[in-house]
Amino acid sequence: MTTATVILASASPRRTQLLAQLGVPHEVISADICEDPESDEHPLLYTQRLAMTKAEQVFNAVSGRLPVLGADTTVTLNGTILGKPANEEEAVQMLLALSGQTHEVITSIALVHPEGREVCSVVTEVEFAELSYDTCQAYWRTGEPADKAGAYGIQGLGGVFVRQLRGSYSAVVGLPLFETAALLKRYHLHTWQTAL
Ligand SMILES: Cc1cn([C@H]2C[C@H](O)[C@@H](COP(=O)(O)OP(=O)(O)OP(=O)(O)O)O2)c(=O)[nH]c1=O
Repeated sequence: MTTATVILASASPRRTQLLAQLGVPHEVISADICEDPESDEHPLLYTQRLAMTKAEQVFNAVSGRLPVLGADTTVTLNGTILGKPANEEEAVQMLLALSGQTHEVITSIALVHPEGREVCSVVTEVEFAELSYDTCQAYWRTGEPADKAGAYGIQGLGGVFVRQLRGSYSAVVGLPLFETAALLKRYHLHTWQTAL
């Protein structure tokens, strides 16, 4: 078994899958932080603050034993933050708001390392098809939207809502592959390319 070089501060199974796709041997320890935005907080700064707070919390919990990677994904529509829906009503409202519109998905990643800390963000534009009320309600009932920012999963059934995307697909799912590999490389952490 390969020894972990980094800890992923996340409860998201998608993030661990994406990190594994980079060939990064890692441990997973989830952070438990308050995800409420501050009043008038800019969505980009909000995701950066959350990604860094998740990484810092786990880094402190393990007394700096390994570098820690944290991430946060949020959906924004005309500057409004759409987090995870609390219930059916909220999910349907979010999906109807996204219907026929282009929104942004922002994912920030943060690395806390004994030699420094760094955060970076990826913004992806996603254009949705028109959705009817019945479709939104039926989609909520599949169970897919509950744990996802903006009440949809592009990697699942929600993929059929996406007419166009400009940016990073992996960032929408939760961890931008290109930017994460670049960040880890800057700190000489292992990715599959290191082995070449
Ligand atoms: C828009 C979108 C979001 N999401 C997910 C990514 C994130 O897991 C989630 C946003 O919530 P986050 O708070 O970023 O992450 P999380 O709570 O799942 O995990 P943790 O905080 O422990 O790292 O929404 C998708 O899976 N597909 C999508 O298309």
